[in-house]
Amino acid sequence: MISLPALTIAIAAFLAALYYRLYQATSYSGGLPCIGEPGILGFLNAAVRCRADMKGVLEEGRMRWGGRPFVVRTFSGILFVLGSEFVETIKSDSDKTFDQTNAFTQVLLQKYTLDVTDRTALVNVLRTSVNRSMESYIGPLLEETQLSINDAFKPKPETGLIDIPIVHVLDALIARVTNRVIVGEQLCRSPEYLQVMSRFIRNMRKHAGYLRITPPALRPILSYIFFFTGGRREPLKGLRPYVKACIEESEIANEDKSMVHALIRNPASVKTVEEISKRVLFLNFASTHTSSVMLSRTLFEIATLPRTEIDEIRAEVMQALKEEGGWTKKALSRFGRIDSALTEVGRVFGLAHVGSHRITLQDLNLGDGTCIPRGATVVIDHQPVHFDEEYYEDPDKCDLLRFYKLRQKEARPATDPKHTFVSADGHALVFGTGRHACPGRFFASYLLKIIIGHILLNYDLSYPSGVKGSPKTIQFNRAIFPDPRATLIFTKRH
Ligand code: HEM
Repeated sequence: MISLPALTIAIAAFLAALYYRLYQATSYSGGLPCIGEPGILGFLNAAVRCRADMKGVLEEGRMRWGGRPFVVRTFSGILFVLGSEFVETIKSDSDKTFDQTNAFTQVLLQKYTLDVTDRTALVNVLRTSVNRSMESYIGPLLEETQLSINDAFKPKPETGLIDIPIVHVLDALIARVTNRVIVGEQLCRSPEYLQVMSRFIRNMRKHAGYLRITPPALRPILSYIFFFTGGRREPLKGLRPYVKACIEESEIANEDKSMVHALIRNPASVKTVEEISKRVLFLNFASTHTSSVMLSRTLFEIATLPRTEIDEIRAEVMQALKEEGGWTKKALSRFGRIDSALTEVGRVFGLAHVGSHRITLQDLNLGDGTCIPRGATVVIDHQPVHFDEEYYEDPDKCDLLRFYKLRQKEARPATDPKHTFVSADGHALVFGTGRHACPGRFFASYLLKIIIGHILLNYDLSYPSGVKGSPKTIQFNRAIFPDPRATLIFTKRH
């Protein structure tokens, strides 16, 4: 039993630490304009608004200060919001002005949630071995897609319709399909493995959020609790035996049977069971939710198209498969309409209102007497870039074939990435930009084209009766995603 005086001291210490944390979070006194009133109450109000309505907060900032950088105070600290004129600075930075690695680590509080020691090695594996092995991943990805869809797309007994809340269903489906190439056939079909992994992925951001508002002195205690309650303990336990076997196998084999083998065989990798297992967790975290949000919204949007346009997408897929001898890299690179739909969904919806988190490595002089101090966290506001009237015609319209038509008009060959989903040229920021743009985007692009292509060839999509169009977007903190309760109806084609 804890005695009353000890409890009182503990509560007083917690409140004092919390007050100090809030004071730190509210104490910006630089020259840049700031959303919300000064002081702790002003901070609390602004931080609650950021959590519930980041879109509105950013709109206010843009309207009041005409695109100049401004400050927002969130529960995770102060963010300096930069407009589109800073995209080029971030894109061309060679880690001299901005630090991406630690920005990412801080957002996720990786020290407490998932302490991967050297993320650069993991990123290099994605950029090199994984991209090189893509052709050999396509068959397994397709097979797992077919099997998971057969398992997940079941008619409801009451109605006989395959009426699916796709955000949830596709989350699980993506986890299984990506794990087919991350950890192989056996584990990717293990319900226990998928369950603990999905729980970990869901919790990682949540845990990081709670930890960020917790005073640093108390974080180790909280992270210890999280470790046992939906944190990395369970998925690590499931992974260790597999990773151990792969390490032994990799000493004799000379091919990468899965991404785990690629991680082990990378010369720069630390090859301990623990470290490789943590990298697998990070891969799952980085790939699953991102891909499933993009996939759900793209299917919702495709379902709004007229029948003739959906048939044109199907015809393109069938022609590419026929002329390229089935599901190959070349065939997938000819799915121009699906690629365009994904790119447009990334532009109009995306995953977050702000992105490209960086920490400044030096004072950034803004040329008007103000400066963003060294050590500050900066983010790019996506709206002015994605809805730039000078770059995009009729930017408010979601036109799934926008990029397809642009590429046709400009006669871009299949090898030219301009206006494609994987382009991170600074006009579309869904994957970030510059040298730190998402290293898994090529994999994501093939994966999503396989799943969408397979679904379109085998199912007709429609909305439940009475539902008019694509579901509303939910925003929480900086993230955006389609309403998870929304459903689509899939009708088997014969
Ligand atoms: C459509 C799906 C995806 C989207 C929208 C997405 C988006 C992003 C973004 C915005 C970043 C941060 C870039 C920056 O700091 O500027 C990122 C980082 C990352 N992504 Fe993706 N991603 C997707 C899928 C994937 C997949 C499938 C993988 C792995 C196979 C992956 C692996 C990673 C990794 C490892 C990082 C960290 C990179 C680093 O530390 O520099 N992502 N992703």
